Amino acid sequence: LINDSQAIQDFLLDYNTRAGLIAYDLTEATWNFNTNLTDYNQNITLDKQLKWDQFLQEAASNATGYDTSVMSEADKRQFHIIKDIGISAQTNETKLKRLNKILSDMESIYSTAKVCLNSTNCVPLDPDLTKIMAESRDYQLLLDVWKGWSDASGRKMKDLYPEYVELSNEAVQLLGYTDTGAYWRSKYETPTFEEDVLGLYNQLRPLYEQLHAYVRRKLKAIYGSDNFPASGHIPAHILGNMWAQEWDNLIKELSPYPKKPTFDVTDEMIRQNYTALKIFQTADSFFQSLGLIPMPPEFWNKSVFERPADGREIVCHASAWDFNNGKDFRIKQCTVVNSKDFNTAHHEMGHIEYFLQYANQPIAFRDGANPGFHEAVGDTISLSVNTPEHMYAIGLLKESIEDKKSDINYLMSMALEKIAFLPFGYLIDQWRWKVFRGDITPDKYNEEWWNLRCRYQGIFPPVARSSDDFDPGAKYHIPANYPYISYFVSFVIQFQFHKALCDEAGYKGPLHRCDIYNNTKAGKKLSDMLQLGRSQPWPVAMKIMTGQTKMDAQPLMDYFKPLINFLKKENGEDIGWQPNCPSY
Ligand SMILES: C[C@H](NC(=O)O)C(=O)O
Ligand SMILES: [Zn+2]
Repeated sequence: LINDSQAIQDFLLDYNTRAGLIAYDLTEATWNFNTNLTDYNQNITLDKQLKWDQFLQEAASNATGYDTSVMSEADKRQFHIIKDIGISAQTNETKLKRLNKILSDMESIYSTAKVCLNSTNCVPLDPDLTKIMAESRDYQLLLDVWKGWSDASGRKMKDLYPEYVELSNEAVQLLGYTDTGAYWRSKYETPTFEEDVLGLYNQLRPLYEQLHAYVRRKLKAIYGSDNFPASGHIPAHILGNMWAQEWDNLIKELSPYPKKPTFDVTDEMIRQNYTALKIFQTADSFFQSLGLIPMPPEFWNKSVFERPADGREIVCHASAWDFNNGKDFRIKQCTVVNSKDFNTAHHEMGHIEYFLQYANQPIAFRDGANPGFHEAVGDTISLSVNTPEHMYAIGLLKESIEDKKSDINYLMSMALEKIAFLPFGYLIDQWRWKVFRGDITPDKYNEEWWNLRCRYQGIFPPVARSSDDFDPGAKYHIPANYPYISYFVSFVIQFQFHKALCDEAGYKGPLHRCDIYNNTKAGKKLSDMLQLGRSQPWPVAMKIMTGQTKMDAQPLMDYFKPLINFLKKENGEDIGWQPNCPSY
């Protein structure tokens, strides 16, 4: 084994130089494909992907020739990450190419899927179906769109998924992982990770049960109780969202005090002629007010902020891109001018800020402290941005909160996004981890998906599902192969981060009204953590932010306490649902 320290540094320098160049090539090609889904661009991307995989294989195998016992902790960590190459480990080129092709095809199927509303009008998810699901209150139209979307997306990739699972497991097993789920969970470097997230879910479940009970009662009044089974489940397609994952589009019907403001700024944004660009400029000015790094010129010149009008097919699901050259960072978002996309812009910009802050780290460390951290940055900022105080400060609200009822309305609008999401954020990877482990076989994919959705979310499919359906494929992150537990982790830790930054800013009031705008002291605490990237185990980053090392649901529960007290009074005993799906 090579133990000469100069040789070790030479290896790392060579790796970082070559990895940067090859990763840039792949990212550029992938960007071109994602913003123009042609076969030509797919082929170029798959070629570059193979080159990147082969570079990783070569580097990983060379790295095994070095003696880590003589290295610093940091170099030891770099070598570990350089060897931990996931599905790129598949040395059988035919299998590796097939795996990459399946992944590319599944994401393309999802991103180009359309639903025909009539014989001549077939429309995509973004913006058309999303808008119908958010705004229509027509039970049957919602049902047609909901079923149509699953038929157009999930069904079309049903047979690809089992093949992907098999090839992905085989690849990571070459690294010693039992299955793909084990590889994904290893990013948290926490042996008790599954128990930890289950513990957080159980702690937060009572809050969700209260919100579910209140929303169910309100929706029964709107749609009639005939559509609500005795089991207590809510039909999956009437929550204002294609996946029933966030319910804030129902705020007008669900606001506890309808005579008081709901704090939804969409109408005002439209009245003020907000554009997609202005949304991102507004977000950038908040980040800069904290003393964080401004979005660089390439960001403004090369990002895609709206769906292109030239009819080309693109991947509309919003994403943030690091081109691995320390200079080029972009967002791709099919922005619509509304409060939802205003928040998404902050979410994606949070990823870009993290990229900027750790740009000087070696490539192996240019990642979140754990995947949940990367998802939490932008959302933490949004907890300040969404406050009535802040919306008033930037002229999107004519008045801030002046009484308890308005305060409850605001908490409800936040709960419909943040509490509603928790069981969804938790269950997606419960399903996938079981699939990867072989506990859910392809013939049971859809049935087990709905068993989890019924059990955890308390919703059910409004039309009987058949074994030809593949409803998991109707949710972006499944065909796009993005782990999802990172969002559940993010929805918990973003309240820890928010509390830590508000404490740092010397804020003394209720957590849900804290706005750290212009507070560079809070900004410094955040950037101190972001600069670490993945150079240290995430509890170190957590300690820098919050003073302690654990994920903790208490700040989230404290934030929503006034609302939960209100809901307990409102709901009384009318709460809960049967764990199993209702029968038709
Ligand atoms: C919560 C998650 N956010 C994201 O993809 O950026 C989603 O939209 O499902
Ligand atoms: Zn994200």
